[in-house]
Parts: sequence; structure tokens; C-alpha cells
Amino acid sequence: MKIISTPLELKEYLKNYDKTVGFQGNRSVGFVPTMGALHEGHITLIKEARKANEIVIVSIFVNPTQFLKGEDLDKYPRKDEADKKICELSGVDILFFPNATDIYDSDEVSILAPNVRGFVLEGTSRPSHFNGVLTVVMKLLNIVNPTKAYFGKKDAQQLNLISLMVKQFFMSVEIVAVDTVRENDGLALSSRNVYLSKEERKEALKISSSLHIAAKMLSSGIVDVKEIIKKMREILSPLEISYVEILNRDFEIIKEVEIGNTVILVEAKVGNTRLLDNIWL
Ligand SMILES: Nc1ncnc2c1ncn2[C@@H]1O[C@H](COP(=O)(O)OP(=O)(O)OP(=O)(O)O)[C@@H](O)[C@H]1O
Ligand SMILES: CC(C)(CO)[C@@H](O)C(=O)[O-]
Ligand code: BAL
Repeated sequence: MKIISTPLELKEYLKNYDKTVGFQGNRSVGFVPTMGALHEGHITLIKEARKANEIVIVSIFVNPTQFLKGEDLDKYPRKDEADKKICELSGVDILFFPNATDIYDSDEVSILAPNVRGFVLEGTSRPSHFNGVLTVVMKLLNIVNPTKAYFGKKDAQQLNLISLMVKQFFMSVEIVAVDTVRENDGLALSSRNVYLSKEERKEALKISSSLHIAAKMLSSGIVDVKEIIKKMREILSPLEISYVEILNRDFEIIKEVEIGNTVILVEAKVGNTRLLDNIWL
């Protein structure tokens, strides 16, 4: 596995890749952007990329522009050595590991998240978060120029906005959505789970349980959105709920669940940790 830290070096390496590794023919590049502290969720994205592409590139970059003032940028988990090993063992070809100064200038052009879809749900509690996400993803996609880029459905709003950006900016990358990987007891894997105390870890299960109950209500024929949300809020209590929403795949409000075109999303605070989860129906 080659580790590269600057955009220029990566572009140069990719230009000469076929000669360097003796590869012939059409090659597709699968890209997995991450913020590190890698877990089985990330490994699943890497495996999906490995199955479908000749070259797999992972980036690890804790992007400062998607953190608001007072958020956990400084204490965000960093596990550089363990992450390198995981990438190596997962068959990653290139690990892109830049510094903030490799990615950002002091005076920046940036991408703005759309007014409607960027400033609801997570965008309400983190108002400029998605501007930072879209800006860095645009930069990373331009540096790597992948055939396919892999994102988790756990971050559903992020996935939706990135897909929208790729479409609206006529970019040629294919965005691949990967199912959420969970612990055996249902908790969605997340790098921020390390913040949870033993007690909070138990409380956090209310999030996946509320989604499980919603799915059960649906399979028993209850499709009324208000009724399902009410039940979910009961299960989540006493957690501080940021939102519980049932939307269509375009993130628009609906009255009744439509199987095949609905996402149920939850964000709640467990102690000081904001956790999100969702199911796609
Ligand atoms: N449990 C999971 N299953 C599938 N994909 C995941 C999971 N967790 C994260 N991902 C995906 O991995 C990619 C990188 O995410 P990131 O590095 O922010 O990890 P994270 O665990 O979501 O971290 P955080 O706790 O900060 O939200 C994103 O596309 C994200 O959706
Ligand atoms: C997509 C991403 C790597 C951009 O920094 C980040 O938001 C993440 O890890 O989900
Ligand atoms: N997975 C989303 C990254 C963030 O919370 O900043």
C-alpha cells in the first residue's frame, strides 16, 4: 500500500500508475473518503470498492470546515497507525492522508449546501456543516478523480447532498450507497461511539430500537407518519432528540409511508454525543 499526503503527489502517482505497477487495460478507481478511526462500517465500504474496481483509494482527513465552533474537532478520535494497518489488511492500494494545509488555502472558494435540503435535520443543529462536507468532497473527488465513490447510508443526508452535488455539477463519478453496519445489538457503528460511557452505550440502543419498532409497525400495516413518530419519540425518551423524521428519498415531508421511497431518520444526543441512525424502506 502506498501512503501519499499531498494532492499533487497523488495526481502524479495516478498518472504514472499503470507504468509503475505494470497494469494494462481499462482501470476503474474506487474511492472511500473517511475521517479515520476506522471501524467495520468503513471496512465494508472498502470491501465494496475492492470488489468492483482495479484500484482502491481511501482518504483519511478530519475535515476542519465541517466542524462548527465548539464541536469536537480537537478531540475527534485519531488512530493513524491502527488505520494504516486496517487499510493494508483490507487491500487498499493507496491511502491519501493529507494535512489541512494540503487541502485548504487561506482564502477559499467553497460549495454551499442547498437552502432546503442542506439546512434541515442535521443542518439545523449544525448549520454550516454540509457546506464543509460538500466543499471537501468536491476537492477530494477532483484530486482522486474516481470512477466510483462509496458512502454509507448511515449519513443519509450527507449521501443525499453529495449525490445532488454530483448531479447538479455534472460530475462523472458514480456515487455508491452502502448499507449501515451495526453491532450485534443493533447500534450503528460510528467513530463517535468511543465517546459513550457504559451507561450511555446502553441508552444509545434506544435509537436503533425506535427504528426497529417503526419497521414493525409498518409491517403490521400502520403507515401513518404521525403515529409512527409518536411511538418512536416514546421509545427514545428521555434522550434529547434533535429530530425524528419520516421523509421520502428526496427528503420531502410525507403523510404516509411509501415502501421503496421512504427514509426514517433519527438524531439524538446521548450524554454529550450526537448520534444518528436511519432505515431505508
Ligand atoms: N456503520 C456504518 N455503516 C456503513 N457506513 C458507515 C458507517 N459509519 C460510517 N460509515 C460511512 O463511512 C464514511 C466515513 O464516515 P466517517 O469517517 O465520518 O465515520 P463515522 O463513523 O460516520 O464517524 P462519525 O462518528 O464522525 O459520524 C461515510 O460515508 C459514512 O457514512
Ligand atoms: C464524507 C466525509 C469524509 C467528508 O469529510 C465525512 O463527512 C465522513 O466521513 O462522513
Ligand atoms: N460522518 C459525518 C461526519 C461528521 O459528523 O462530521
